[in-house]
Amino acid sequence: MTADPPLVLDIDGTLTRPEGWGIDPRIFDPLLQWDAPVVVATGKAFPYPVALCHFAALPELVVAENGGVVYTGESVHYTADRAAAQAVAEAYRDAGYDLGWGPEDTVNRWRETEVAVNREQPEGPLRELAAEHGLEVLDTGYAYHVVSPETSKGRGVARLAEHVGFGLEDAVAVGDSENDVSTFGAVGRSFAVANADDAAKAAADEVLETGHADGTLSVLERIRGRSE
Ligand SMILES: O=C(O)COP(=O)(O)O
Ligand SMILES: [Mg+2]
Repeated sequence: MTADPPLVLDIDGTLTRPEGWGIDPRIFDPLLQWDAPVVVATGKAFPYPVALCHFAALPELVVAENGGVVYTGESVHYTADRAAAQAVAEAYRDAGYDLGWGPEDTVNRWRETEVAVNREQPEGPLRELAAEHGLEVLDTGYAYHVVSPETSKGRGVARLAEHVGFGLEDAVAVGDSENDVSTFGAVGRSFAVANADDAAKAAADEVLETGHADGTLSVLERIRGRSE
């Protein structure tokens, strides 16, 4: 008899349909039945993973905004402050660029600790301005994120594990991009889906043959506890 290990899952590129968009509905039942903590660790703004957990009927164990926000289901912990990233966004706009999400910008509207920029916008000036403000740019393949170098998903996952009381060395992570590298370094066993970027593939213990939710589902099947 083996127990299910704690899971740490990225969202975009990892829980998405093989076509690359939308959450793959096949992931909901295995996660609901998972008999160990399931942490959602994402670059998305805080409300998005909370909503995902809510509608998937999972406990809200969330690392949001690339580690800037950690939510245990009871208390919220911030490890970064949006002001510095906001100053970069303003300087970027003053230089004639745009964050690229339209006037209501629901991508950043509820984001509390960093700023995300549409990948169709120029990257070079964003990186220069971020560096001038002591910040970094993470390219997730879905957005450029202006983040504090002190903050990472991996540190957020470690903080959450301490609160919840599971061992990081027992945890298994799946991810697809450079914002998952720190998670891969924090947990006992890590998998990059086939669509992962080079940084994630290099950091993972194993690169999967299948991509997106197909890859993640193959991991769940392999690592889930067995009663026999
Ligand atoms: O918000 C993004 O750019 C990517 O989100 P993810 O970390 O869940 O893949
Ligand atoms: Mg991702």
